[in-house]
Order: sequence, then structure tokens, then C-alpha cells
Amino acid sequence: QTGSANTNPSDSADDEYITSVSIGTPAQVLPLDFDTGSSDLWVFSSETPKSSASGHVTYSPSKSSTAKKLSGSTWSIEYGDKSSSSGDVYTDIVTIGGFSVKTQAVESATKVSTQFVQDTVISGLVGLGFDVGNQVSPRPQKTWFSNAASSLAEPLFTADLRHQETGSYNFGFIDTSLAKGTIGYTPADGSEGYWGFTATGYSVGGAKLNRNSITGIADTGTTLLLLPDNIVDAYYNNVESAEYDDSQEGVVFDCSEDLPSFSFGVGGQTITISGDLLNLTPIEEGSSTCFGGLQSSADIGINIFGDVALKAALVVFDLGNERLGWAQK
Ligand SMILES: CC(C)C[C@H](NC(=O)C[C@H](O)[C@H](CC1CCCCC1)NC(=O)CC[C@H](O)[C@H](Cc1ccccc1)NC(=O)OC(C)(C)C)C(=O)O
Repeated sequence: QTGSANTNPSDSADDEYITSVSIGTPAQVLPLDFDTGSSDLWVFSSETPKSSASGHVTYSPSKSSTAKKLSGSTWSIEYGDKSSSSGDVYTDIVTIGGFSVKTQAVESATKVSTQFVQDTVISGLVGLGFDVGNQVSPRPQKTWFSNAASSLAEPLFTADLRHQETGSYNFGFIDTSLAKGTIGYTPADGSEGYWGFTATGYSVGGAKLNRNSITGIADTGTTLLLLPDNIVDAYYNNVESAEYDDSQEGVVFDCSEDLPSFSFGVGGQTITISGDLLNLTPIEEGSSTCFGGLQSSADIGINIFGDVALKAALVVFDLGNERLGWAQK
């Protein structure tokens, strides 16, 4: 068995990617953010304060004949961007791309932070990280993919995120026609809950790869490519107007600049992110100053290959073989 779901950029900056998920009987369809950087499936619900839920699609367990309260269980999460949410837990049928998990923990939000209230394009997250990262207590719950894996044709899923166009999350199969290059595989470290891996080097503007290990995570829930300062500096030294903007908390440059590409080595392949993918967006509507898709990871303590990097590739999240595959698109 397999599943295939379309995913769409949330806005003109590809800040997030939205995928429709069906929950309950009859199906309640919610727009959710698939996040390989976390491991909880949580949703805005009938239990979310009305003022916080306004503008969001919500899940009502009371309207689902297959919903069951997981009594005594609660959850609470704080994300890297300091946003947070918490609540209680139900189990229900959750269908993604035509594949159904009968008894999936659906974490219902009784509290959401301001950022989630304001981000009305999504009604919650589907964590696609490793189960060890799940935040339900007293008994952690499995992710949708973990529950699905044993019934899928292959215990893997692929992410095909695209710039300003529809992409896909495929479960249980690899559609190699989505990529131009060969898939290069490298071991994945799931011990922290993330899809951790080590890139073997980088280069700017198509130069030869500098060999140096870059350990990081493949994270569909992070917008940017976040790497060490020495690499970020090496890149922006090639961008005439680049400068650090305190108010934007990142490197900005003239939108008219022709940005060089950025490449990294992984699994014996080289993934090249084109210059236009490295210009994320004007700092505000109509501005001629643009915000870089590559920024420093220095104050995070972990390197993150977020959507800016993932958009250049077809990425295989292979749980069965504990490995990540990357192919140039
Ligand atoms: C709970 C843990 C087990 C796991 C947890 N994991 C993470 O924090 C990483 C994870 O991928 C989280 C998942 C995101 C949380 C916030 C909502 C969207 C998903 N990523 C994050 O926490 C990183 C935050 C994202 O990069 C935001 C996403 C965003 C975009 C638009 C509007 C709002 C929010 N982008 C964002 O800020 O884009 C700018 C910089 C261009 C404005 C952790 O490490 O603590």
C-alpha cells in the first residue's frame, strides 16, 4: 500500500508547506504543516479557545464516531522559533494521501501561542520525526508515519517541495521521475528525534566542493537553510550588497543581485541550490531589499537543511534502512 499527497507553499516566500489531512468519521479535512523536525500530530480543535481558533479550520472529536479520548494523556511543545502549544489527546482515523491509520493519536490544542493564532493558513502539524521526539505524557505516542510504516509497500516517504508550485509527500514508494539526478544515500541518526545526517562539503557558484563535514538535520518544518558562520560568510562574500540587518535578524541584499548557487555534498551526490532559490523574499511588500534563504546557525547550535535546501532535491526519508536519500531535481 502507498499514499500520495500534494503539498503547497503557504505564501510567496514558501514559508511553510500545507497538506490536507482527513481526520475522523465523517472526514474532517484540515490544512496541516508536515514537519520532519518534530514528532507530534496536533490540531486546532473544538477545545481551542474560540478567540484563538478564529480563522482556523478545527477538528471536533465529538462529531467523529471513531474518536476516542486517550484519558489521562496530555502534551506540551515549544518549537525552535519559541512558538508553543499544548492540550489533551484523542485517537481517531487519520488519512493522508489515501492511506489511513486507524488509531492515530490526534493531539487536541487547548492552548496555542500567538504565532499559531496568527498563522491562519495552518491548523496544526503532522510530525514526521522519530517517535523518541513525541511529547505526549505519560505514554509517548507514535507518529502517523511510524504507525503506517509496517503496512506501507516500503517503510519510507519522500518530500518533493517546490518553489511557488505544488509538490508532494509520497508514502511507501519513490517516484524517481520527480528527480533528475541519482539518489545518494547517507546514514540517518534519529536518536534526537530529528532526521540527522552529515553532508561532506560545500561550494559556492559551482566551484569544486570544499571537503568538510557538516552535521545537521533535514527539516521540512524550517523555512531556511541554516549553516555555520564560516560557510555563510564564504557565500555572501560573493554578494556585493549583502549585509547583516539587525532588525531582520539576518543577511539582506539588493533584490536585483544575481545570487550565486550553493552546493553541498551528500551520499556521494552534489545537490546544487540555484541562486534564485536563495533569495527568499523582499523584507516587506514592494521593498527592493531581499532576505537571504541561507542564514547562520550559530545561535541555534544545530545546522538545519530546511525548505530552501529541500526545494532543490527529492529527499527520501527511509526509516527501514535508517538513511536519507538526496537526488538533484
Ligand atoms: C518539540 C521538539 C521535539 C522538536 C522541535 N522541533 C523544532 O522546533 C523544529 C521544527 O521543524 C519547527 C516546526 C515549526 C514550528 C512553528 C510552526 C511551523 C512549524 N521549526 C521551527 O521552529 C523553525 C521555525 C520555522 O523556520 C518558521 C516556520 C513558520 C513560517 C511561517 C509562519 C510561522 C512559522 N519559519 C520562519 O521563521 O521563517 C522566517 C525566518 C522566514 C520568518 C525542537 O527542536 O524543539
